[in-house]
Amino acid sequence: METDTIAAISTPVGEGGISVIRVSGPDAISIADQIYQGKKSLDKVPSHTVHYGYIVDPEAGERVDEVLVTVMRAPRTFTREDVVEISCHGGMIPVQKTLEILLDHGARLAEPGEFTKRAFLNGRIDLSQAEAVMDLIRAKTDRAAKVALSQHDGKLSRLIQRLRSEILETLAHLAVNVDYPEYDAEEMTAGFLRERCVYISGEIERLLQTARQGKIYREGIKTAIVGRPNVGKSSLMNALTHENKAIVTDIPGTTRDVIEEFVNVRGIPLKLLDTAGIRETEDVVERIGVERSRQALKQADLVLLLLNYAEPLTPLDRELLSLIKEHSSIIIVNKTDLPRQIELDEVKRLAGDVPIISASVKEDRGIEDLEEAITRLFQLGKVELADATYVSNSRHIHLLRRALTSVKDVIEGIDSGVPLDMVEIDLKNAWESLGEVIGDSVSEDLIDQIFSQFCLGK
Ligand SMILES: Nc1nc2c(c(=O)[nH]1)N(C=O)[C@@H](CNc1ccc(C(=O)N[C@@H](CCC(=O)O)C(=O)O)cc1)CN2
Ligand SMILES: Nc1nc2c(ncn2[C@@H]2O[C@H](COP(=O)(O)OP(=O)(O)OP(=O)(O)O)[C@@H](O)[C@H]2O)c(=O)[nH]1
Ligand SMILES: [K+]
Repeated sequence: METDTIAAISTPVGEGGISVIRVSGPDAISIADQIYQGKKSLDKVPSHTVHYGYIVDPEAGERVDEVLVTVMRAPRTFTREDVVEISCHGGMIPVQKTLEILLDHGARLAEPGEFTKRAFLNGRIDLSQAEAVMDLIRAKTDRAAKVALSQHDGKLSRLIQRLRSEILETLAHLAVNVDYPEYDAEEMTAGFLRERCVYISGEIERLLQTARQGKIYREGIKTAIVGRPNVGKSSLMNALTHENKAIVTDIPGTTRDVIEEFVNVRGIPLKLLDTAGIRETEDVVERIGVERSRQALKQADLVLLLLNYAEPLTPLDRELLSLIKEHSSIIIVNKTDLPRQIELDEVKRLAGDVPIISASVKEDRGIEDLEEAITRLFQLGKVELADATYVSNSRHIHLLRRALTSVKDVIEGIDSGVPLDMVEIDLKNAWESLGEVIGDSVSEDLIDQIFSQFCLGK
């Protein structure tokens, strides 16, 4: 248990309806009580009750704000420590002042994510559940939020725990037989062990199959819109944006400083990559356009290539057509409201298997087809979220792959006649890798690194 009492503003900073300051730790209630003026002393009130009163600066002897104070006693709280929440009037000065007074009276400013970190360290939630809190905050679509909430509810944790206890039982069974080796027992054990490992690897594989979709929901599809100048890239972006009430966000209070733009296409978040470089004057683009596109394409999960129906193909068009083949791509032949100049047969030939959509962004035609093509390309919307446990976090995916490799090593070992006490180590490794997903046996550095990505006050 921590001995520090921490405090932070838990609502966004700025003008608003109300702002909440959260205080957690052994002295939360006594510190709050020193600066609170109301009918009762906070020391005396029952847990989980709300009290009206004033925050006063005891030294200056003046009132700072009119507030509601919530008192929650350990262990039935978010952090499992004593928690006090002070709801101030929204606005900078009273809130900042209240926080300052708390800090003057023995609280310490919380680090980013420290409340959630305490919930984890005090065993209320495991690491994957804590990570889901952040995913929930950052979710860009309904589905992303559902995936995060289900992980937060412990769906993934329970599955991991079940697999770990399967492994542990198997290891126990193995230990008994390895310690008392008799010829028959060894044979039986190998058969049993192989069967268990086949089952466990199947379960891990099933989970990993959801990774591609899970990652898409969590992180978005990194999308590059490419094409030569004036072909309609900005117009297409706007069309996708408006039709789908795009959420254009920056993510404040996080370690990232780039502003990311998301478009919500039928519940799938497209994360638009900045292709500013391809939006330059015609002759510059002919020189550097291909190189810039190459850079954008390198990071992209999805490439939308725009061609102009009303003009013949240019060398840049042909170059881009050949580049996009290595990616998940869609070709959009735009400006079909104008007379045709483009060589459609050549486009089809160069496109190969890449789907081609004809569109007039100006007249709002082809957008639906494009959305359809995107969902088809990523095979999304097929699995019902309700029955699937999704794995969406790169850290979890990496650990599951590692566990899978270890379990497969056991199976291969058995098949090539390796003694059982030698394959045992691989099975232990699998158990440990799975444990790291839920935060069992992870290093302090990793824990710090994960929680430092949270917002202040979370
Ligand atoms: N005002 C406020 N709103 C909030 C939070 C908060 O801390 N304060 N939360 C924080 O991010 C989220 C809610 N999460 C919470 C999760 C657990 C507990 C809690 O007290 N759990 C206890 C008791 C549960 C019970 O009484 O059944 C426990 O699990 O032991 C509180 C909030 C979102 N809204
Ligand atoms: N006729 C017609 N005009 C279009 C269509 N789509 C876009 N335009 C027009 O084409 C021009 C260029 O569109 P933008 O969306 O700015 O093209 P862009 O590719 O982003 O251009 P750059 O930023 O210069 O690379 C604008 O005048 C649009 O109104 C279309 O489907 N039909
Ligand atoms: K008091």
